Amino acid sequence: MALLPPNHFLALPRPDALVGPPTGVVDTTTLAAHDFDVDTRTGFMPPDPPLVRLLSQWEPWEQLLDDAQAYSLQLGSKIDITSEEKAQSESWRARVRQLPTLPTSELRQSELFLRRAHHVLAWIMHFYIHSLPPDAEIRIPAPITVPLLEVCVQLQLPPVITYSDDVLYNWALKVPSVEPTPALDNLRCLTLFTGKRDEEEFYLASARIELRGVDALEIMRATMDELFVGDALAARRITRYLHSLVRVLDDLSRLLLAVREGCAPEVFYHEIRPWFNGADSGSRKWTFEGLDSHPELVLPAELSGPSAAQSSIIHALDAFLGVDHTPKAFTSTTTTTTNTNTTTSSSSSSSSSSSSSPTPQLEAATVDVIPTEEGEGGGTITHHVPPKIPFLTRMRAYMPRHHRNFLRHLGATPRPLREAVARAGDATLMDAYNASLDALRRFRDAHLRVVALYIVGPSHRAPPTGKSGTGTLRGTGGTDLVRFLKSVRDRTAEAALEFQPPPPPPPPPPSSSSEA
Ligand code: HEM
Repeated sequence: MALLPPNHFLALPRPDALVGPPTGVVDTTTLAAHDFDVDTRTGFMPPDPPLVRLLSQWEPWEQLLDDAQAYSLQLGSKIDITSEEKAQSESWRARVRQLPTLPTSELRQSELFLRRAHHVLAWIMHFYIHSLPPDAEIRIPAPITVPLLEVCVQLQLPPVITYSDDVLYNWALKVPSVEPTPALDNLRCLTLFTGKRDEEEFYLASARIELRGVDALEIMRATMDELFVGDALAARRITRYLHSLVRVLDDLSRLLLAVREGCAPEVFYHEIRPWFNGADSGSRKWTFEGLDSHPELVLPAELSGPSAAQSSIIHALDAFLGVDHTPKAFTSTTTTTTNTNTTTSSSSSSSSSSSSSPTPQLEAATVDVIPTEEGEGGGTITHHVPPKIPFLTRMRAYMPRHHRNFLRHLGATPRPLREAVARAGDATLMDAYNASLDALRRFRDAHLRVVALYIVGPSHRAPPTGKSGTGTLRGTGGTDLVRFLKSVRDRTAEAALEFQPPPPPPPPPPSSSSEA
């Protein structure tokens, strides 16, 4: 740093979040935006607790979110919903429709404002949609869609709740602390659909995994430094780091299974999970009103609900260990989206994520845009078939853009660990590498147990709805759940390397004296 000229962007102090960077200066608001916004103490979580409220000009949004929680809005699909509960949510939704469409340009002063705005608006949108009666048309009012999509353009995120909204930027400290890293038991959530501890513990299980995962990020960094050196001492150090990684990964499995202590499976399945559904999880299309007058605001091809499959730490572990999740073959399907006055189309079959897109268009999604019907009055997402992009790649479009870039950078390293281990011919190093992979496989086994407990079990016990299709259980992101999760687990195990002993030394040349 001492060698950097004083006006180099890496030498600039962190801009004041409330003032923003001066015109023409690189935005380093996120402390390390230039460095993928990955913090050495908190990893993909921000180093400071997220903003809890926007400035007064956006107070009407904050107030509506407060009220949705204070009134305990209920799922519109709740079986025993009372008429009071229906009336309560209808009057709240009427207030959403009557909101003025607030300007968003001043939110651009700060990444922190934009994040909070995405959090508040996306949360209001899910409250709005999922509190509707189950047979009502889903038309999201313009005072939500227009500012939300404007914020999405800035953040390069889709207009839906993401893992960053419900985990990364949804926490505060229970008790103030000066520790550089929040203690795992000192976290609480800012926003909840149900107000229940079960829901809070569900998000906090992921938050704790992110924080414990910081040590894994440090191991990755140190290993990559040693791969650059590449000598015998480096191999010994990497061996040691990989054994440490096993301990971190086993802690992640423990933290994952600890979700059972605070979150009851039936509560999760019936009361919490339905709030997460994206446009691709239901049979009703989502219409975004008010886009007729905003042709610049483009809807993505599909909108999946939040999932920890959007957690960058797990993607980073795969990239670091060289686990390849590209399906051996995947079928060709089509997604359809419409957007008033918009005729954009993009396609890609690449499994790697694309660069930062200036629009909220999902990266690498295959989109067929059809003209909006006359009088439709908004963009419509009618996505019911999975697009041809692998699920885990699709999930990257839902991550904060700096983290997405970090994963691309990690995946493009010129010195991949797995290849270095395969080449080294060092049995001890290979054992350590395989042990790390096995620990990641154990994490995925633990995850399968959690999914069996929280989704498969309750779905079997649930009363039939009468509208079941094939009977295939689908994930939040529309995946064929168990088959998909098992295949991801198996691909992790398949990355293991087999030690090939070096060929035996050539036999000594025959001695002439033996020829008698
Ligand atoms: C009660 C707790 C949990 C449940 C019920 C659950 C459920 C699911 C489901 C349904 C999927 C399928 C993908 C989708 O459609 O969304 C999934 C994928 C995934 N989940 Fe979870 N999850 C839980 C906790 C966690 C936690 C705490 C993490 C780690 C931060 C995590 C990480 C992942 C990952 C990385 C995937 C993608 C598949 C993989 O890479 O193995 N999950 N989860």
